[in-house]
Amino acid sequence: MKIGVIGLGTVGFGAVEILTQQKERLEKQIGEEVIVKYGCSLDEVTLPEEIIYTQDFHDVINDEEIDVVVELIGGTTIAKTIILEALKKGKHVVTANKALIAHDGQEIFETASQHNAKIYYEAAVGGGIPVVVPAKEDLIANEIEKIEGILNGTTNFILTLMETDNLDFDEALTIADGLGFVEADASLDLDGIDAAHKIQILAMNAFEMFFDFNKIQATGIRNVTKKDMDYAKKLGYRIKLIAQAKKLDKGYGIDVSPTLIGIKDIVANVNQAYNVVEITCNYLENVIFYGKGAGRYVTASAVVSDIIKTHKQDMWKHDYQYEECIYPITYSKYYVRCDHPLDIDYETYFSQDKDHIYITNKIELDELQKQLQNETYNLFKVRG
Ligand SMILES: NC(=O)C1=CN([C@@H]2O[C@H](COP(=O)(O)OP(=O)(O)OC[C@H]3O[C@@H](n4cnc5c(N)ncnc54)[C@H](OP(=O)(O)O)[C@@H]3O)[C@@H](O)[C@H]2O)C=CC1
Ligand SMILES: N[C@@H](CC=O)C(=O)O
Repeated sequence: MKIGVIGLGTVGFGAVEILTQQKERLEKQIGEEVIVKYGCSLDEVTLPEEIIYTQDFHDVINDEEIDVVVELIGGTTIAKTIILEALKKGKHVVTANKALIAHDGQEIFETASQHNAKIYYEAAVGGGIPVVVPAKEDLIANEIEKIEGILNGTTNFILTLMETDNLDFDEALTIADGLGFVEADASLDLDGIDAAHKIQILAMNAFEMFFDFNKIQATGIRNVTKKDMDYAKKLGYRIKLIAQAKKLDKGYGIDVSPTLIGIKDIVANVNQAYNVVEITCNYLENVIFYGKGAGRYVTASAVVSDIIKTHKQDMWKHDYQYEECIYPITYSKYYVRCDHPLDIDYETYFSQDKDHIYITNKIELDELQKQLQNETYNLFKVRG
């Protein structure tokens, strides 16, 4: 497999790194070499020496050896040209470009099918969380009734920081930007447009329909103030930017808007740049997908999986090697209940009645047991 990566920013560079780091394992999976032949961006980037750097995407799409073009520049203009030209040459395409799929998906899928090429875009929704393929394929036995969730990491990150760290909107936005979440045009995030792109893509696959993106109403978070958050909290709610799509008696409801969610609801507790997608369907009822929705390796992980999928549709094989070395996982935090105070490294401690209760810092079990050797105690592992 020979790959050309066009766009070497946050996601593109991450994809090249993962392809380099995981080369051997990926090659074993598909039974052929995985070669990144080109990296393309406007400003020169230092790449492993075997990768050809170019500023001209034509070098990539005109090279007959290239069979997978990875578009990671974003936007709906040059990216569209690259994708359509690559597909017309019969090359498979992988992209994370939700704006383009939401606006021009239909034309792109038709072009792919006319030229017998594949187009994958799992990274376009939910960063690294597998959700597009599950909505399209894994739930195929079901009729999907509703999709609801937090689909924009930047705004969720901002809302979280405003609430928990008492930061104002601009301070939180600056931090998110530094972490590589924010779109080149930040208004896509802040005004709910990015979340609308993503819910449109999910709705398309879940309901097996194309939807005109321009008909989707999106309201962002610019009007959400700290005061609103505090009032919502007093009432037992948290404010989240919610994207939803559901079947109506006639047609479909699809929109994005800031929404109060009961504090005990799972969705209300999805914070930072995490995303969550809740799908309601007739047989499985409710299923929730949760994970990091933005960032370099998070997103590049889905891109690389898609690249491999272009060459390996059927992964359902079990040609594994036998591994004899299996160990218990003993480096952990531990809960310790004891009948008097201990001299151990702990994270949390309280005493009640005659019990002394500790949550230790991470430690090897045998080391902790040594420290407890003269004690009567009860001990459990603590996740985290
Ligand atoms: N960042 C994230 O967390 C996520 C991003 N995405 C999507 O992934 C895509 C890429 O995003 P991201 O990596 O953040 O974007 P960046 O802005 O970080 O990177 C864009 C890259 O494209 C290059 N580029 C721009 N124009 C051209 C051109 N004409 N020819 C060649 N290269 C060009 C830029 O080069 P130069 O820097 O030299 O100008 C840069 O390397 C977008 O569609 C985005 O929506 C999806 C999910 C998450
Ligand atoms: N800007 C987007 C990046 C991922 O899609 C976000 O914040 O979710």
